[in-house]
Amino acid sequence: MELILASASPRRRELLQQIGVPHRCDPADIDESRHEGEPPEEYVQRMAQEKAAVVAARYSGQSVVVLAADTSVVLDEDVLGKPADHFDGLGMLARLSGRSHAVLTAICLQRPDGDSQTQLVETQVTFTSLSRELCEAYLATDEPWDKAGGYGIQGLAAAFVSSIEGSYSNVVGLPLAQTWQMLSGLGIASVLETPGE
Ligand SMILES: Cc1cn([C@H]2C[C@H](O)[C@@H](COP(=O)(O)OP(=O)(O)OP(=O)(O)O)O2)c(=O)[nH]c1=O
Repeated sequence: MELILASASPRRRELLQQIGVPHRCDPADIDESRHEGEPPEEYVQRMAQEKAAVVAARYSGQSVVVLAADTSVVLDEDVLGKPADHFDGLGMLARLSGRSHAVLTAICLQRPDGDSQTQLVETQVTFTSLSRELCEAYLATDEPWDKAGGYGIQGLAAAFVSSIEGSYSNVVGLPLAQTWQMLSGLGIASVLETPGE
């Protein structure tokens, strides 16, 4: 059974490669707006499910599994997505400075015949205090723009992270232990195992 990664994120591709799971990429393009009053946990799960469903519909009748994910930074019940512009990015970094926030990633596995399963994984990340100058310097790099919360823990922003509780790969966009467990349950093999064993 072939695995389709419904993602345009280079991080998700690299993370899946890291654990030796063969896959093909077929990105989903969906409306990512949040419903009025929608709790962050429900929002990220709905996003992952919608990405998976859109791509699964392209493979009707085929023996594939579609994997989709959505990552959001959550602070005071607000969802911080990708910064829209410099001002937005500056506001996000100022809010994250000196505090802990949650990074939520939902993963969804969908078969074209309709079966699907979703899992939500949470990681707590604590930032050191960031000066205005530091935020400006970071925003002058190309790192913040395609990332939830306007930072990348795998890049320069690692310097801002004083502690993390939970899965690191979850922050980068795909919680690997949980993903691997779900894939194994469906018989999708990595280089670490052979189907049927
Ligand atoms: C917090 C954080 C997020 N991110 C990234 C992971 C996700 O790619 C992105 C959140 O946006 P998503 O909407 O989850 O994903 P995406 O638009 O990049 O890709 P696709 O929907 O096609 O799968 O932020 C990091 O790379 N590092 C970090 O430290």
